[in-house]
Parts: sequence; structure tokens; C-alpha cells
Amino acid sequence: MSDNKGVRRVNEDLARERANCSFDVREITFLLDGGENNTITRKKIEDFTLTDELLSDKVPDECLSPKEKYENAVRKSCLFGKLVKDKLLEFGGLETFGPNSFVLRRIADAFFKEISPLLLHLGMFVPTILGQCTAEQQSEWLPRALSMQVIGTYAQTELGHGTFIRGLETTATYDPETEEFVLHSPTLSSFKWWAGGLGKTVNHCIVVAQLHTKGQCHGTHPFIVQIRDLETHQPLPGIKVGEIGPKLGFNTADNGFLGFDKYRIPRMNMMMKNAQILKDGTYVKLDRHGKMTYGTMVFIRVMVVNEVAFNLAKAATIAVRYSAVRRQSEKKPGEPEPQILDYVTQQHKLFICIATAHALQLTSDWLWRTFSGVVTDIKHGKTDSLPEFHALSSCLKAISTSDAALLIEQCRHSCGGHGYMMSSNLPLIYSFVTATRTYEGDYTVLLLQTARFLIKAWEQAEAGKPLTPTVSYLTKYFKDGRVPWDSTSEGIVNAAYGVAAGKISACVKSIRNRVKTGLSYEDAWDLTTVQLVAAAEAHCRAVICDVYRSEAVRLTEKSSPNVRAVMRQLTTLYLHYWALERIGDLLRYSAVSEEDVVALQQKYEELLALIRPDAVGLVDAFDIRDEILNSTLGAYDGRVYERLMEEALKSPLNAEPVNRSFHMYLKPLMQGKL
Ligand SMILES: CCCCC/C=C\C/C=C\C/C=C\C=C\C(=O)SCCNC(=O)CCNC(=O)[C@H](O)C(C)(C)COP(=O)(O)OP(=O)(O)OC[C@H]1O[C@@H](n2cnc3c(N)ncnc32)[C@H](O)[C@@H]1OP(=O)(O)O
Ligand SMILES: Cc1cc2nc3c(=O)[nH]c(=O)nc-3n(C[C@H](O)[C@H](O)[C@H](O)COP(=O)(O)OP(=O)(O)OC[C@H]3O[C@@H](n4cnc5c(N)ncnc54)[C@H](O)[C@@H]3O)c2cc1C
Repeated sequence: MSDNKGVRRVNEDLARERANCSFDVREITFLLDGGENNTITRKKIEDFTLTDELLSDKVPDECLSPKEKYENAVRKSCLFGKLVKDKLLEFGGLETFGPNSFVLRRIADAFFKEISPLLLHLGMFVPTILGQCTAEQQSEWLPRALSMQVIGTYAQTELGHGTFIRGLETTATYDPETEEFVLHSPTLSSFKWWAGGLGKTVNHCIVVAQLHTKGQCHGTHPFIVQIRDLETHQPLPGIKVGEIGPKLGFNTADNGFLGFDKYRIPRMNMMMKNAQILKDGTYVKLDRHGKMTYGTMVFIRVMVVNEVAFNLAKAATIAVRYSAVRRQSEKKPGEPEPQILDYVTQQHKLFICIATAHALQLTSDWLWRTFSGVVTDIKHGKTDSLPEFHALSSCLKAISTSDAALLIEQCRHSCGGHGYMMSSNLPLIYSFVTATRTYEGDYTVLLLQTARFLIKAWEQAEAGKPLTPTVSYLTKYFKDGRVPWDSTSEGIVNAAYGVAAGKISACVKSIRNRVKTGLSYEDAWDLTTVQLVAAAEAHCRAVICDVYRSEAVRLTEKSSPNVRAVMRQLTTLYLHYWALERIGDLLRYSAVSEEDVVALQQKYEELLALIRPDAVGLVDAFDIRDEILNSTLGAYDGRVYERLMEEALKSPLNAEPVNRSFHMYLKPLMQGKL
């Protein structure tokens, strides 16, 4: 693929890597994009939108003050918004891209090195209107939100509570006299905290509050609340709002705080799809399942799996290209310095990143299809598939974000000192992705949600009841005993399920033994949570291995032999990597022997050598443009050192030969006059 900037000298090592690649790079790009037509449309849109005039920043974003950074992000958000509204609709409207094509998401990264202050508007405010409002409410709010008259965010988390939604303190008390809700923040810990865009950008937000009517509390419900004047943008009376301050990342997202002093909103601002308050204050529950108001979180958890797959692909592209350009040390005395990509340890650090980006993207596509089925079921009044989907999306969100964050950090390590430069973009990619492990449900908390479902599934299996698809393997591994070992890919996937079943079984025994000693079920559960998290992780790992293997086979059915071969090598590498990472579990729950472990290790090392010549081709196949990668180390042409120097020269400290601090402090210090 070209660097989209016309002909430019490409680093010789990178050029040679590309010449030696065994497959047609475009073929894998088409597979990852879901077909050649999608790639063509994506590239057309990228060519059309990624123009220098819109993107150029004279001073690197990271050299700006927090205020300037925010203002620049708002400027770009508005340009980006206008671009989407005016121009991209020519390509057939948002429907053309589909929520799962993520073209706009990729392009946004070229505009924002960190994050758009409007992300939550499109990412959560609009989806919540779609998911939680009645048709009548949607017709009122959606046009205003889509035309950006109303700009919103999602304010659920409070200073005192994020995970435990039932513990939120903000109250919404219905007043039948005026047909209004009175929103109130009774304590400091009840202040809303974290919502993206809340600090300075939005004029509305969705507030999750405890609903009180007729002297009774009915639990948390979502409300649409105007917080700023549409003309002056001043906070409205009764509203205390501000920005929460600098963070590890997300620094252009103006995450905010919000408190209410008996603030009134109309009755119809309660989002009424799942529950209603009648004029006289009667509460009507429409949600038979009970957790439908958590729907936006489930949607975002699904989206996040794709989000982190893409970010890992960006980090892998940067690190692999850099490793082909960088030469260091010598393998044998007197030999020329090798490309660092030729060190087997470097291959071990990086090839798992490429394989994981594929695994997560294919799993995310599969999860999206599964989610679409669940949404259709819900539209027809069926909620039976929701518990399984909640368990599945919870663990996939937890594991994908955690794996991606760790591997992105590994990419940074693999780039040595230069990986630590902001201009490599690896620190920003990491700071963005590591937050995904926390927001929309903390890692441990979500795995424990999955564990709850797994323990119930185990009990159902014991009782001879039928199991839902993602846990049906439990019936097979129900009897105690070790899973037979078979070193084929299918065999490793089976063993992964066997490990998950073994761990779930151990948790069940542990809880029961603790209950037998007289502990309550809750205490027995609590004491077993370390094992429960590990069991949910093992279950999720087995699902990812299974989906990745079968989806890769399905997708490459019609591919050329060379593409099929390299895709097979990657899936096999992924399975061997995780078998070796979890060798203790396999020794405990499967019949794997010492010789099998030696063979696994040998095969893994052979795979690193097989993939090595195609590594650059594989990251080129992600087809991520330079503007989106935003990296001195990862650009297509490999002009690493030139770019590092160019960026260094843009530092404001280099604008003058002598900084005034010399005269103010250093010189007096040197002269003993300070
Ligand atoms: C357009 C581009 C978009 C790109 C998107 C990408 C990027 C980013 C977008 C935004 C990023 C930035 C912003 C981030 C925003 C946020 O973080 S918003 C706040 C998110 N907050 C959370 O996620 C809180 C996590 N906590 C919870 O979800 C719940 O409190 C928890 C599940 C932990 C517990 O809930 P609770 O009500 O206490 O339930 P129980 O533990 O008692 O369980 C009762 C039963 O309910 C079942 N259940 C729980 N949740 C769900 C659900 N969502 N769906 C279905 N079922 C659910 C649970 O399994 C129990 O069932 P059983 O009783 O066991 O049968
Ligand atoms: C960048 C970013 C953006 C965000 N954006 C938004 C937003 O737009 N809107 C919004 O409403 N919120 C937002 N959040 C908040 C986010 O959703 C919460 O921070 C997240 O859900 C975790 O909750 P918490 O902070 O209360 O963590 P806590 O629950 O306090 O977690 C702290 C520790 O306690 C552990 N823990 C908590 N409960 C349990 C349990 N039951 N069992 C075992 N361990 C437990 C956790 O595992 C963790 O180790 C954002 C957060 C971040 C970091």
C-alpha cells in the first residue's frame, strides 16, 4: 500500500522486507475490512477527508497547555463534525458505514491525538436516546442531538460510586404538583464525576439517578437534563459543573463533575422506554428483565472490543516497522548490526501483538453479529438471551482491554528509548487503551459478573438441564478427570475449554466446602473470588481461541494459498502462545506431558521464524495511514530518524537559543547570587 503522499524514498530495509513478503498484502486488508468493496470505500473516504489543511498542527499537541489542547480539540471536533455532516453524507449517509465498519472512528484518530470532547455525544448520549427513550421522546431529542443543537454526555458515575450502580446517591424526586422531577445531590460523594465532555463542552447530559415517587424509591433510572444555556453556555441556576483536572490520558475529553441543588426538569425528561411515571406519580415498570436500563453499557462494551483491536493494530504497525528499520548490537563478533526484528525475543514480543489484533478483531465482528441477534430478540419482547450475552460481553470487554493494554505497552518496550517519545504515539495509544480496562465496568468486576453466570451454568449442567451455546462445553467436561491432550489447533482449543471447566468446577467445590463450614453463600463466594476471576478469564480465553480459529478458517476459505498459510501461522502462534502462558493450568487439567510441552515450545519458535519474513507485510495489511498512526517511528516510509529530529525541532523550547530561566535562575545560581 502506498503512503498516500506520492512517491517518497522508503527506508531500504523496509523496502526489502516488502519485496520479500510472501503474500499479496491487499488480500489480507480486504479480509480485515470485510471485503474489497469496504476497503475501496474506506480508502476513498480517507483520501477525501485526510487533507493537510484540516490536520496540520504547527506546534505538536503535547507541547500545548491543557487549555490550548482542549481548545484545539474543540476546534477539530467542530471541523470533523461539519465534515461528517456536509461531505461524508455524499457517500450515502451514516448507514453506508454501518456501526460496525468503524471508518469514521479510524479517521477521527487523524484529527485527535488524544480524544474528541464530543466522543461521548456520539458514543453514549445518542445511543442512550435510541435505547432508552420511547418513540415519541426519540422524535423530540434525536433530530436536535444529530444536528448538534443539543450536545450531550452520559453522567452515571459519582465521586463515591462507579461500579456499584445501585449505590448511586443522586435523587430524582417526582413532584406531581408541577409534573416535574427534582434532581438533587445530597452529599459530596453524590456529585457526578468523570463524564466526558461534561466539564466545558456539553449543554445536556443523561443523568442516572435514584427515582423517588409517592414516598418510595424505585432504583436508578436515566433522565435527560439540560445543564447549560443554549445561547450563553452558562451553567443554569441549580447546577454546579466543572472539569475534573489532568489525567493519565483522555486530556482533551474535559471529563467533568456535576452537582444539583434541587434542580427541576419536566416529567417527560425521564427516559421512559423501560419505566414510566404517570402524571399523578404512579410508577409503571415496563422492563420485565430488570436490567434493560444498563443497555448503553452493554453496547459500549461490545464497541470497545473493536476499539482496542484497532489500537493494538496501530501499536503493532509502529513497533514492527520500527524494528525493521532499527539496527542494534551484533549477533556474532564482527558481523553487521542486525535489524532488531531479527532477534527472536523481539519476534516473541511483537508477533503475538499482530495475532492478538487479528484475534480481537475477528472476535469483535462475531460479538457484533451476536449482539445484533440479541437486539432483534429484545425488539420482539424476548430477553432470554440477555444473561448469556451480558456474561459474554463482560468477559470479552475485560480480557480484550487488558490484553491490548499490556501488549501496547510491550510494543513500547520493544521500541527502546524512542518508544518513550510522545511523537512515537505509543504513550498516547497506551494511555487511551489502559483506561478501557476501567471504564464501562472494571476488569475484575466484569469477570465476576461472568463468573456468576458460569457457576449457574455449572449447576444447570449438574441438574441435567440444557445449556446456552457459549457454555455448552461444560456438559462435555462435566465429569472429573483430565482433558486428553492433542497438539492440533482444535486440540488446544478443546484443552482451553477443559481448563475453563476444571477451574469452574474447582470454584464450585471451593464455595460448597466453605458453605459446609458454616459460612454464608455470600462469604463463601467472596473468599473464592480470586479463583472465580481466573475461571472467568479461562472461559473467555477459550472463547477467543475458538472464535479466532474458526473465523480465520472460514474467512480464508477462498483465499490464495499463501494468505491462508500466513493466517494459519498466526492463529497457531496465538494458540501456542496461550498454551505456553497457561502451561501450569494445562498440566493441572489436561493430559499434556513434559514431551508435549517441549514440542509446544519448539513449534512456537518455528512459527516465529516462519512469520518473520512476512511481519512487515502483515502490519502493512492493517493499512493504517500515516495521518492516523501519527508516529515518528511507524510511518510507511520508515524515515524514523529524520522524523524524530523534525518533531524535536518543533518543541517550543527550541524556538530560542537561550531560555529566560537561564538569566532568571541558572546564572544567579552559577554566580552565587540566588
Ligand atoms: C461511536 C464510537 C463509539 C466508540 C466507543 C469506544 C470508546 C469509548 C466510548 C466512551 C468512553 C468513555 C466513557 C466511558 C463511560 C463510562 O464508563 S459510563 C459508566 C459505566 N459504568 C459501569 O460500567 C458500571 C459497572 N457496573 C455495572 O455494570 C453493575 O453495577 C454491575 C453489573 C457490576 C452490578 O449491577 P447490579 O445492579 O448490582 O447487579 P447484580 O450484581 O446484583 O446482578 C443482578 C443481576 O443482573 C444481571 N446483570 C447485571 N448487569 C446486567 C446487564 N448489563 N445486562 C443483563 N444483566 C445484567 C447480573 O448478571 C445478575 O443476574 P443474576 O441475578 O445472577 O441472574
Ligand atoms: C477515562 C475514563 C472515562 C470515563 N468516562 C465516564 C463517563 O463518561 N461517564 C460515566 O458515568 N463514567 C465514566 N467513567 C467512570 C468509569 O465508568 C468508572 O471509573 C468505572 O466503572 C470503575 O468504577 P470505579 O471508579 O467506581 O471503581 P471502583 O469500583 O471503586 O474500583 C476500585 C477497585 O475496587 C475493585 N472493586 C470494586 N467493586 C468490586 C467488587 N464488587 N468485587 C471485587 N472488586 C471490586 C475494583 O476491581 C478495583 O480494583 C470514566 C472513567 C475513566 C477512567
